[in-house]
Amino acid sequence: MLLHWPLQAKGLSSTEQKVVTFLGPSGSEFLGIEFLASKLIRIGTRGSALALAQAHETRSRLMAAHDLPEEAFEIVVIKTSGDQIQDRPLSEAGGKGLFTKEIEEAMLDGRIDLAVHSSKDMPTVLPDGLGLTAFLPREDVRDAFLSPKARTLTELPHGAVVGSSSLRRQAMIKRLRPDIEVVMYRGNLQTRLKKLEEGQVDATLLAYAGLRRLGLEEHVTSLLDTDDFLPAVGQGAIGIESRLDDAETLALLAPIHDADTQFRLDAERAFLAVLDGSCRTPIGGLATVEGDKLHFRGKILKPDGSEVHEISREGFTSDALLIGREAGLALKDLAGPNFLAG
Ligand SMILES: NCc1[nH]cc(CCC(=O)O)c1CC(=O)O
Repeated sequence: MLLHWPLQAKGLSSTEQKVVTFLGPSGSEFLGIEFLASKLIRIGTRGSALALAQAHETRSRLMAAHDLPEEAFEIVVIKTSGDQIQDRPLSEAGGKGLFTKEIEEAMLDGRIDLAVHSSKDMPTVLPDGLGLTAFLPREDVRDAFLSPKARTLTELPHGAVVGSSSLRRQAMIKRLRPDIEVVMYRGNLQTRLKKLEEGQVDATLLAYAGLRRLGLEEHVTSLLDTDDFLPAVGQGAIGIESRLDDAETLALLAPIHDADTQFRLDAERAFLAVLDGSCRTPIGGLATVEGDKLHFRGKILKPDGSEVHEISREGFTSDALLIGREAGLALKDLAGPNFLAG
């Protein structure tokens, strides 16, 4: 039985818990600890339009799952160092942790209860005491091609200029089209679309998931096939981070968690963790799930696309972490000792 918000708030302390049956996303029932929301649930997020859209989606799912009103939540916008660096690629400025550090500090200080992230931007190692404790059902993982000049990447004129600051996209573009010039391209999604419109570049590649979450899919010219364009690890998956010892928040998140997305992310992040030594290496990795089977594909490239190594592995979803890790080790072997170093 689930109580409703104003009743719950009356006379119940936030530490009171009760075992109840939750209705899962596919109609499955499972036992959990009912979240007795007598305090505000504080959701930490970055302030970009995409980050806010993801925080709002998370809040909506929590409201629906627990029959809570919007007022039960506070969205706490946190500026991260990554948001302040606009002049150079993030891989040079210090990598992925730049988008999470200040948010994680807020969580460890108890200023927020959970944080909503693009899994793609999350480091593989999180601070002690914190974890990615829930994943929303994953969006379309593909990269989108956007251009007023051509329908697809292959149809772009010789010597065209493509804007992208992602090492992976740069290398994959050069692999397919060595004649194309790839230029640095940062800023939020709206800024990038404006630069494209103004003709500063002939085309750009962006995650389809992000464009969809912002309702900007009408700008998409075509979608890239995952065979050529293996997505980044975690692309399209919203991950929720919380304190591992915060049972109340874990119970709150349980009914909005998607198990298949977790399996896929477990494999992909385990793969990345093995190869992560250098964040200067273009890496793609994608796991898919069918029933209790998981299929994983991984790829590393030289930044100029001149060399590529690929791996694929299959197994049971319950072995997701092992499959990803094993694929990473095997790919490292394939590429040889000098590949990741230089
Ligand atoms: N690196 C920025 C970033 N982080 C997550 C997304 C898109 C949303 C997602 O992959 O979940 C984007 C933009 C992009 O790559 O186009």
